[in-house]
Amino acid sequence: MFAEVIVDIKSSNTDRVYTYKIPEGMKLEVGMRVSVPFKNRFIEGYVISITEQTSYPVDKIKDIHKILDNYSVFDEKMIELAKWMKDYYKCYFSEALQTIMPVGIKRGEKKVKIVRINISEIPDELCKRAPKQYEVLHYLQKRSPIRLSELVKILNIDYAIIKSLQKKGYIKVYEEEIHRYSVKDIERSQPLVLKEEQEKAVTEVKKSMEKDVFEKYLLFGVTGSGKTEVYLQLIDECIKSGKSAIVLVPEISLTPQTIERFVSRFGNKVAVIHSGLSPGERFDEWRKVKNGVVDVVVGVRNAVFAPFKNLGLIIIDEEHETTYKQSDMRPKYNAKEVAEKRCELENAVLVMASATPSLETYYKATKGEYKLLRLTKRINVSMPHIEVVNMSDELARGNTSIFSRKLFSYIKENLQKKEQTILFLNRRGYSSFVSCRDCGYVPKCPNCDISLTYHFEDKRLVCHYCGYQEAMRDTCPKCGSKRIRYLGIGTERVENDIKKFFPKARVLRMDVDTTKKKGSHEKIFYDFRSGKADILIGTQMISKGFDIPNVTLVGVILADITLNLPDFRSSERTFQLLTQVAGRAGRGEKPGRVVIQTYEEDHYSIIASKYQNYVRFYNEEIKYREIFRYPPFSHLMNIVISGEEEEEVKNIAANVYLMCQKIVNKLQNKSYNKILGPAPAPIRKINNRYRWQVILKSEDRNVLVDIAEKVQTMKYPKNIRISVDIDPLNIM
Ligand SMILES: Nc1ncnc2c1ncn2[C@@H]1O[C@H](COP(=O)(O)OP(=O)(O)OP(=O)(O)O)[C@@H](O)[C@H]1O
Ligand SMILES: [Zn+2]
Ligand SMILES: [Zn+2]
Repeated sequence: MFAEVIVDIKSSNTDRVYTYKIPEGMKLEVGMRVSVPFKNRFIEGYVISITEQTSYPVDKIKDIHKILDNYSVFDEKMIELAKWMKDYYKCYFSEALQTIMPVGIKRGEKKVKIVRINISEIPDELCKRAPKQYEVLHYLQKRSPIRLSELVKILNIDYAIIKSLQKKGYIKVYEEEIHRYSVKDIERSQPLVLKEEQEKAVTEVKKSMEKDVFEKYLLFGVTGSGKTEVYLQLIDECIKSGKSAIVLVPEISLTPQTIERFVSRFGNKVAVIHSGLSPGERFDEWRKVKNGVVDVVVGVRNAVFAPFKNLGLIIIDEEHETTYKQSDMRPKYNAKEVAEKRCELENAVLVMASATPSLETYYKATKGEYKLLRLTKRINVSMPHIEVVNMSDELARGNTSIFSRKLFSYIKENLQKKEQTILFLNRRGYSSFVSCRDCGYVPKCPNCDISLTYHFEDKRLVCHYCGYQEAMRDTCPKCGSKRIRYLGIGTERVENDIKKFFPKARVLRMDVDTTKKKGSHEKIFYDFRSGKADILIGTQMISKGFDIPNVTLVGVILADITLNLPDFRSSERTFQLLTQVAGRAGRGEKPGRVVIQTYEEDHYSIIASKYQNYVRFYNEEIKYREIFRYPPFSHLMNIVISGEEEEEVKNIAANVYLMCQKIVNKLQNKSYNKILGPAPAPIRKINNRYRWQVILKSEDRNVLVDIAEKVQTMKYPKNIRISVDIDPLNIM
């Protein structure tokens, strides 16, 4: 018997199937991790099939060295999925398999020592004779069982003390396989009686699940329309029919509140995968799925690979979110596409959901590729009332503050009424940059081509790309002037001004700077929900998953920040963000108000947000996409060439460009193809590396895949890095 093995070496010449002999008696299965001999050493490999025959000369074939785990990591469908990823994203087979595999698998199963008290009363004489032992037992009376390591640490004791207590039979020490992460006991919730539109959606998807066929849905439901309850009831149906379900959510909406909603319905049948888990913890969750301990996984991007044997349903919440794409690492996969492929392989049902679907998804729904399900109404409450304020008018009337008169008076009213307010601004720090009033000098990051952001609290200038910091100076380093100007605003500035105008208001801020510590995100959320603050200021972290009834006012300090990014999706992003943020207002009995401040009140993104009208936005935006042939009317590919010498980077970018052109010119089919560049990337330098890019647009994705393959197998000087992203969501 022979095994076909993919080896763990990342290069294009080893990216193929190797054949090994299975030694007599070895119980090898497809999908196992193995160690194999490879050029004088042993390396890791993955068995993708087992055959009886081979065309290789048998005497030249080496034996599998050993099996690494006592189970198979990939089933055949997962191997199939990896094959698809390798071809679709142009990565190595081993990279695709390793993406599917849980990080942490290499550590193996984790067993810990547990200590349990074995007597009901502590012998009196122990107190005098062995006070340390007494202390341990005394502690165990309150807390037993406990991990040995924890006990030793808390009481600062020697292991010998445990040994002697164990010998006397006062305690028991045993090994236990632990699941490092466990969901707390949360009160169980019952299914709600569905509203008409919810009922319709559930019934329809249920029908597909019963038929065991691959089907795709777009659940297009306004904010607060009860999408989550639809998910819960679909999952329930799925479990009842003996199958399992995956729910993907973006990291920022994986809030305690969201987790609570799933756990309260399905109890310990749920595993949660968030990015804060350690590799070991991730592996634990993976094993729970593998061993059939849970039926539901709620998690971020890579939860799409949860190894259920009988998958019935994948739900993708907030499907428009860009975090479903892995942009920073190979393979640059999109969990939405992987989910679709996985459902196809498993005959499962895919439900993508959003209040603001991505243009691509909605376009597919209009073409019938996804079945459209709609939730048009909020549950029991009405949509918030939205007003747009033009900040140029405010300036013209002499108001130079960051708050319009309207927003200011609403904040004041809300404070009086003891109702809560959310203020949103998608930029952290105090001001986006500082400049000298006399010579115009702007401090920039020495490593990146980007101006430094001023952070008021610690009086420092910070680079938001590489983290570089320097102290803010009182004088201009170029001309010595003391007249420093603060331009552009950030969340810290908003907090500062709120405190200035409303000194009695209790304020919380939620952004990258205030949530660095583990658990701080949760704390801010709970403090705000329980009414410990009147105003919450935040970046897009607060735009999702917040369902707080007492929030009746949402203020968008400046909508233009995302609108002006050099990206063809900036209008879409702005509309999505504004709709999501506005959706946080008036979710309880009291009606909600939203004030959007902007300098561009006539922009269709802002107008559509004002009327909360997705279709209006879509109809406008899709016209631009068609005229300029952007997705969904084409596929893009971004090739970034980076290196330390800009001249060299520029030359290689030119070579890449020429090669792309050659390939396109030779094409037989007359699809639309366009090559843009070579040009410096919008962020020209990051971490001391210069970046140039070539962007391709094509109607035919296969053309891009071909080019990707050629570009990636070309030879480059040592310091040059090439990054290829097909269907990128970010081209900065
Ligand atoms: N059928 C129902 N009957 C009563 N209450 C419901 C029903 N369905 C949902 N709700 C409640 O309505 C509120 C809004 O629902 P939910 O949060 O599920 O909406 P959503 O569409 O997921 O919102 P968003 O996309 O804005 O986060 C929740 O408090 C939920 O418990
Ligand atoms: Zn100056
Ligand atoms: Zn930097």
